[in-house]
Amino acid sequence: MRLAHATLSRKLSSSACINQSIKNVVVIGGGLMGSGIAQVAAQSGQNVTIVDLDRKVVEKAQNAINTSLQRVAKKLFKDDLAKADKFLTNSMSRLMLSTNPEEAVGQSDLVVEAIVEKLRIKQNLFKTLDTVAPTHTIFASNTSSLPIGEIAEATQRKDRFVGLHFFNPVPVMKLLEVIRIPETSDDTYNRVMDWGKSVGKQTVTCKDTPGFIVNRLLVPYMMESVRLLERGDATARDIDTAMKLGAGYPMGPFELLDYVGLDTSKFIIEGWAEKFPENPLFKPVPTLNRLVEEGKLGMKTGEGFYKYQKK
Ligand SMILES: CCCCCCC[C@H](O)CC(=O)SCCNC(=O)CCNC(=O)[C@H](O)C(C)(C)COP(=O)([O-])OP(=O)([O-])OC[C@H]1O[C@@H](n2cnc3c(N)ncnc32)[C@H](O)[C@@H]1OP(=O)([O-])[O-]
Ligand SMILES: NC(=O)c1ccc[n+]([C@@H]2O[C@H](COP(=O)([O-])OP(=O)(O)OC[C@H]3O[C@@H](n4cnc5c(N)ncnc54)[C@H](O)[C@@H]3O)[C@@H](O)[C@H]2O)c1
Repeated sequence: MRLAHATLSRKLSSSACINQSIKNVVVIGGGLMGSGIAQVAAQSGQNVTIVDLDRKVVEKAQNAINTSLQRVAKKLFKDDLAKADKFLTNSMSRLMLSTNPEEAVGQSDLVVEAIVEKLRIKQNLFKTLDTVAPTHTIFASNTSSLPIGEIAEATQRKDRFVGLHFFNPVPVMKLLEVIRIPETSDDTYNRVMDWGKSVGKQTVTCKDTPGFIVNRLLVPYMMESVRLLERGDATARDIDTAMKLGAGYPMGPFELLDYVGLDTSKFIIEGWAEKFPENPLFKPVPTLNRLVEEGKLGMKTGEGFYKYQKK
């Protein structure tokens, strides 16, 4: 166990040593993903501004980051309270909050967008930011399912545009998918690959293809699970148990849908159904639509396929 902690600690300090040109990061969207992305950048020594629509949301993100950092610190510096405290204080001191995206990007080297999964809304955001961000600033979207090329269309900087797809929970999941569009320059690509390593992630590269690598395989599996439930072939609980114990997944598909957010899941499948109506794997499922209509968005609202105790 001690060895595991020492290795993790070494990994974190060596990732912070990667020579990199990205020091000031702006994360737009302070929800599940934005707060995680901001956290890993701040704990890796970068200055981070987290932006959302109102003050309450960014403050909630700040609290979530503080709680998560305490878990990370406990793991990294198990036997050294002073070091754990220092890590927490230093990481939090690098975090700034904002509700004004145009002002926030003024000094940025990298902007990572993690707002709602809607093409028009993401395009509008980037269109505005393109006119105010410094020329050298790289733009990235954390979209789960939208084409990076279509989001980048809204800007004049397609050579400095990439997809950076993180996984939930960001502080724990080790993967970062880096998506290149044909216009992405080698310099941009190399800089974001270095940056990904600097925040402690293992990077993989993928073309701008629907769902990239992970979601192209994961989304049909999750939708098929809901269809299995809708046919009455098994309960959600039994499907989850089966996939955890029979396939070794850390969470069953319904636990994962609740964890990801049913609204985000619905946006993903709706977008693909509209774009690829002939593909039966991408057909929307009525149960998801009903739960979202009822405001049951998963863990974040206290109920989805399952009920959760409010924190
Ligand atoms: C329609 C289809 C929709 C598709 C959607 C796609 C969405 C998207 O685009 C892609 C994704 O993200 S797909 C989603 C991809 N994601 C997945 O597939 C996730 C699958 N699930 C899992 O991997 C595990 O259940 C968890 C890691 C979530 C929790 O693990 P557990 O064992 O059940 O519970 P535990 O014991 O509490 O925690 C274990 C350790 O983790 C640590 N920790 C946890 N949270 C933390 C945080 N926020 N901060 C810091 N640390 C955190 C904790 O300290 C502990 O460390 P220790 O050293 O052991 O003390
Ligand atoms: N939830 C996941 O597991 C997951 C995993 C990987 C990628 N993603 C992707 O990350 C993005 C965010 O997902 P999430 O789960 O964090 O969503 P979320 O609903 O938790 O958070 C989205 C946040 O964006 C804010 N927002 C919306 N429009 C905004 C705007 N114009 N300016 C600033 N803030 C705005 C909202 O107020 C909200 O706080 C989506 O594109 C999603 O597909 C999600």
